[in-house]
Amino acid sequence: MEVQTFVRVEGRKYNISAGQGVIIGVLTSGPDAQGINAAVRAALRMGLYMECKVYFIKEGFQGMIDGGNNIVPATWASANNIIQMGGTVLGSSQSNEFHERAGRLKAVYNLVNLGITNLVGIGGEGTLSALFVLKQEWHQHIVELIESNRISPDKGAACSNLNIMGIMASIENEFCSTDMSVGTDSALNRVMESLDSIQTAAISQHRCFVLEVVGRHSGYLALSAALAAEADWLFIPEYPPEKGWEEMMFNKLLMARDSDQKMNLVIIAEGAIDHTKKPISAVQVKELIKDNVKCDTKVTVLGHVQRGGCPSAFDRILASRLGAEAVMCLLDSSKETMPMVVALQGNQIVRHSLAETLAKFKSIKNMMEEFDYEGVLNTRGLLFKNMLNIYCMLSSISPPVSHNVKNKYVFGIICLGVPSCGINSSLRTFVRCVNKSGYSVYAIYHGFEGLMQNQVELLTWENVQGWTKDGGCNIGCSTYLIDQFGVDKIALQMRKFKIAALLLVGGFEAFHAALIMGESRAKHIEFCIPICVIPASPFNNLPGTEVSIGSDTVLNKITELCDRTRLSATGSKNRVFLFETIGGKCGYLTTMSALATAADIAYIYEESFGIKEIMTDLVQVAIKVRHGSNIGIVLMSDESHPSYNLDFLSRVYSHEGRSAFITKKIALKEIQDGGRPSPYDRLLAIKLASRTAEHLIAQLNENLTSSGNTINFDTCTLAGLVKHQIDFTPVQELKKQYNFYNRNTRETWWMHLKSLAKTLVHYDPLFIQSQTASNADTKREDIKLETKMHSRAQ
Ligand SMILES: Nc1ncnc2c1ncn2[C@@H]1O[C@H](COP(=O)(O)OP(=O)(O)O)[C@@H](O)[C@H]1O
Ligand SMILES: O=P(O)(O)OC[C@H]1O[C@](O)(COP(=O)(O)O)[C@@H](O)[C@@H]1O
Repeated sequence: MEVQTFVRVEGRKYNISAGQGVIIGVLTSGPDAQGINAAVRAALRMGLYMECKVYFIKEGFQGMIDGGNNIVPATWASANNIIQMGGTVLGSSQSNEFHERAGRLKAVYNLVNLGITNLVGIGGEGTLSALFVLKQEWHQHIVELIESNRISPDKGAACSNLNIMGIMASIENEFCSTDMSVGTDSALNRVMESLDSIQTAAISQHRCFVLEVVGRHSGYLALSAALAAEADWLFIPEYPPEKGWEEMMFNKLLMARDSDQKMNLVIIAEGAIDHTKKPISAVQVKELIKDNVKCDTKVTVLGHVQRGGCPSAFDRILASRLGAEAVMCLLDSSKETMPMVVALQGNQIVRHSLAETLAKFKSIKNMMEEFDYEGVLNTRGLLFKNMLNIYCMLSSISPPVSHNVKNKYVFGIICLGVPSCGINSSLRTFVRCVNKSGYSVYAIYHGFEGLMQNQVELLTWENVQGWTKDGGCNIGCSTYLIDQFGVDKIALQMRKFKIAALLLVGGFEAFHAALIMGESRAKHIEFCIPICVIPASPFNNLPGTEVSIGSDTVLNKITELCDRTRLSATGSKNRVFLFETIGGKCGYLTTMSALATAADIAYIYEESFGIKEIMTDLVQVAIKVRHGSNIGIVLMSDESHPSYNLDFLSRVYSHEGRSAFITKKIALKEIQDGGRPSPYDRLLAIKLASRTAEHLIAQLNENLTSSGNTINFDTCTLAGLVKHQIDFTPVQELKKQYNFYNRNTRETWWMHLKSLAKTLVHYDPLFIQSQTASNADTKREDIKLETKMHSRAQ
């Protein structure tokens, strides 16, 4: 077997033995958040993989003070079966003693005794502040322990430096140094699930619901929920309503009712205040609405529901990446390294100074004290500010005054490809943003087929009310390619409807149509208009964007189904489940699912494999199952191999692995589609659509001042999330990056996560044996199995 000597994590290369002699303690503190266990698992396993010694510190800082059984060496198996669990397996506590220097001295003594000089701390602002204090005092504590003869000078010298790494976990997303904290996405999922349940009760009785969500310091959760659920009114701490807000709110709710809306929704963050800093409570808002709008009004306080349940796929992936990176950051640390935190920026994991992270948090508190709300919004960042602006604009009941469709120019929207979850959010946002600027929008129903049959209708501000939550595609989409209808005929139809700018929403078919239109401009003046693609594809197989609308929803579905399967297998012995996932020749979904579900193996087209690899994997799964994990999970993209499919894999596993496990195959296929879009997909769709509307309007206006038409290739683009921002890349440029035959991109940003997933399940049998097996007979039995299977494979 080839021995791997290095590993790459987030683009950096490390020797596997880099952790020799390094001792790490992992602790979780403060209120728990979903996803924390995935971070614990990743920190532990990456630490062990790098040959560090890892201790679990239980019950937060109190466990650190109490020592004994609260600080225990952890093995590979200590993280078995925890990735899908909410809460924290390490436990947490409120420790008043840690606020005292004497308490911290006890903690240092316990750590030094075990040689722990590296800490990964997972939690919120309190946890990170506590770690910071510990780092600052560390040297004094060591001196004091030597002077009082509690530790030897040699021990003191060996432990003279403490390295600190923080992982931000907070369901309210209270930090500004990261786009998302661990737990926020899951909490948002819980909020949306609750809203879905409330909605039926609200609609049937025409009620108003005031929903209180977590957010003492940060309104992120409330704002995201308000955008994703089309709330009528929003209260967050960072944006106190101006004087006279009560009247404005009543009017808005009444107008909504007049416009045929069946219910009202008000979302309030628990830390909401008015312009005088007086708290605004959910009950107070309810009473005001009941008395003035005269409708049946109910309050729902979600409370701990938001902290509960299984972590979303997003949180598991984020936490796994952060946990692994935290360990690598510790390995990169020296005496001079300042305490750090790992954070998410766009799709990248970055390292920030802990001191700056805490300083930013405090500066927001100070600005709030001083009524400097502009400063607060600026510090929260562009992402937050943009979301707030979009919410304010989209939530108007009727179009702002500028919309009276005086402008003769009409925008067209067409949806192509499979109906990805989140498309309707993008349509609603686009229609309203374009309407606001005085232009009209035509919906072209059912793709080019609909265009050919004149299925074209105006979509208005009012038409698209309530669309954000809808799955599927409300204007219908089609997988027919543009050239199946004849480009000339499509051009004629575009002329007929006087389309002045075109939005294409969808996957490969949308990208392909934009390319053909762009390339046919010399022949057809109808295509010499601003054209833009919004990527919507569960496969996430388009170039020019790191994520597409729809993939998060499917990822959550796959993750949930794998969780259920794991649960169903707990009562039975030794089962291996083979799942077929969608994705074609793009392995994004399978790779991300593998990381989120801790799958043992994931087969994707981009990583070629044959019978030899299948057999090696099978043996490793068998050994793992035998060593007590009881269950194996194997994922396979539906087009991962030209000849081998799920049936073939299942037959091989059933026969060759029959003495070790029972094989079950599950083709997820259509089960992965449908349903309501996840909050992540809704928000991504809203952000992409609002920027695309701005972009197309600007391009249209630029062209109006010159010739009226455009042949500039910069006006035929794809809107993509790239690194930290939305970029518009000409489709002609993206052509080079795309493999049209396979319908996948030549370069993938996510491929390194395949190795991370593999490292964290680590199927090197000898390594797992040394970490888990206590029974020599079992070892011999497994090795026999391995030899037998290898000889069969040859
Ligand atoms: N300034 C501080 N100094 C020392 N310990 C602290 C400090 N702030 C918080 N802690 C410790 O961190 C723990 C977690 O903090 P807490 O505020 O409850 O949660 P979170 O980490 O989510 O903000 C506290 O119970 C306490 O033990
Ligand atoms: O009752 P608990 O679990 O301590 O949680 C309540 C507190 O935690 C918070 O929700 C913050 O949680 P996070 O640190 O996870 O963001 C506050 O808004 C709230 O007051």
